[in-house]
Amino acid sequence: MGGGTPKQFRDWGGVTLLEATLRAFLAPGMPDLAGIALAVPEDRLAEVRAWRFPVPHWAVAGGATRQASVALALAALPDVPSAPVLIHDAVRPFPPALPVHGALAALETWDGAVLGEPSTDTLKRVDAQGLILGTEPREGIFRAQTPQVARLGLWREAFRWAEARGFAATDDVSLLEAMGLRVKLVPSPPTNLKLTTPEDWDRWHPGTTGCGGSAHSQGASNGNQVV
Ligand SMILES: C[C@](O)(CO)[C@H](O)COP(=O)(O)O
Repeated sequence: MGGGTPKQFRDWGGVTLLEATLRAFLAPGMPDLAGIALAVPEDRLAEVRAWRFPVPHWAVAGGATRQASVALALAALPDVPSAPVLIHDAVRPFPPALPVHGALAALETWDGAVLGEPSTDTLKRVDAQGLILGTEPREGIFRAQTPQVARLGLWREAFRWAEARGFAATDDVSLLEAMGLRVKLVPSPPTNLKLTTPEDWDRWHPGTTGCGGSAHSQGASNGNQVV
């Protein structure tokens, strides 16, 4: 997104994007949250701690990586090992209610769950020069989204497990997968997008006429992480 204010602290319809994402999780139809832990840049801690939500929130300074930030946020939560915890990207402001409920329900059967959208593109594997090495079958291929869900005790064990082995991943359920646990993929719409580039921002900002407004008003949700 270039320099300047980190994107999760830029204006998103009158509040920061991070607050907008949190409000989307607190909207009617979403699961009841008991509390929220936020990993944010250290110089934003005071501001974030002053925010008011209908549920308690705890803000911690993030770490050097996504994985370190999530581990720090998990450590800030009250110690209830059986509590389901949703780990979410601050820059996915359109979390879809039904898949989120589905992911929580999946914990009755599986160790973890993750929202994801089926890949509709043909997938090419390339070498360092960009030359195609092969075409991957797209059947059964999903693009992982957030939230990613497991019980607090298991999340903490997985992050300790990964740290002890130097195992690094780009999402959270990868840790559960690496431990040999069973993670359910819950289909989710592409509107649960991650605002990554300036083009994403321009297209989906609430002030934008067109598709952006539509996904926003349907309530359909990095830098920092929310758990
Ligand atoms: C967790 C995630 O959103 C799944 O697609 C993604 O891996 C986050 O990547 P980022 O580089 O931390 O934004």
